[in-house]
Amino acid sequence: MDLMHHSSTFLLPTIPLHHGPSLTYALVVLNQTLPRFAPLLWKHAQLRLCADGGANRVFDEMPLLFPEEDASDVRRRYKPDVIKGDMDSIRKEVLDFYRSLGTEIIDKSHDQDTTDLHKCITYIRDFAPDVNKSSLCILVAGALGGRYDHEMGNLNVLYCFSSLRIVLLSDDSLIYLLPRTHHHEIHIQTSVEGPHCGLIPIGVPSRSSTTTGLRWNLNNTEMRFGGLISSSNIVVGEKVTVQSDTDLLWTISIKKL
Ligand SMILES: Nc1ncnc2c1ncn2[C@@H]1O[C@H](COP(=O)(O)OP(=O)(O)OP(=O)(O)O)[C@@H](O)[C@H]1O
Ligand SMILES: Cc1ncc(C[n+]2csc(CCO)c2C)c(N)n1
Repeated sequence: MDLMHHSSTFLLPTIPLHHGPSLTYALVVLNQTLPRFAPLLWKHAQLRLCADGGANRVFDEMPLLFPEEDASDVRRRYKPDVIKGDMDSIRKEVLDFYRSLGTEIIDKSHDQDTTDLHKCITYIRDFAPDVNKSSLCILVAGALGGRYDHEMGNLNVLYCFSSLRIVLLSDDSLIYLLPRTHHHEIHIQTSVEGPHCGLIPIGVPSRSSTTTGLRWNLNNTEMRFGGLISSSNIVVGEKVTVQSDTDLLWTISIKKL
């Protein structure tokens, strides 16, 4: 089975060369408080989208992260490429501001069956210019915490697009899917993440999961809701390996500065 490498180098100020797969990043900003490292994610991304009310967050909160600068200068510097969603949360002044700067606005108000995040992922999948999908990584800011129905909707997007690399982020942790189709090698960026971590068999039980590099490793172990799930685990080194008969969620804490 093929090996998939993972590394949270997008949390570093500069992405080291030859350190895991070289990836092209896209960023989706959701309608929650911007993580403190939002400007870093923005810098690493080659395509930046706001999901509906996520545009209000960029407009309102990016200037707060640069208190010594003029707010309108900051807003012009952090101009999303695309705003997509059902447009029931974005304020008119924000829409008008970014439209005047040339942001592409995609109004999908007729679609009330998929979330704004889902709509944004569809855009990236279909229109990310000339990017091999296996080297594309979509970072989603503001995906965790807050309203639980939204949080579950955001996790569901990982399963809806399980062939894409998608990382859900908050200030405190990140989550991505480890597809059962691969063995996984996770390179821990110890300066910015860990040691708390989890492996969660959401969706279906796992009959057999095996890991290395954790304080409490799994050894051909069954995991299911109602039985064992691996929460409150700890990474012990710089490399974790995972193999499983089912898709698992990997989550790891993000360090405060
Ligand atoms: N509290 C939250 N927690 C987690 N994700 C959120 C939260 N609020 C919004 N999001 C994410 O941001 C996206 C855009 O948010 P927005 O508020 O514009 O959505 P919405 O469609 O108006 O939601 P709703 O009508 O259900 O309140 C959502 O699709 C969701 O992915
Ligand atoms: C069974 C079912 N449950 C909830 C919704 C509502 N819904 C889901 S996504 C979405 C768009 C949010 O921007 C809305 C309103 C639905 N359509 N079908």
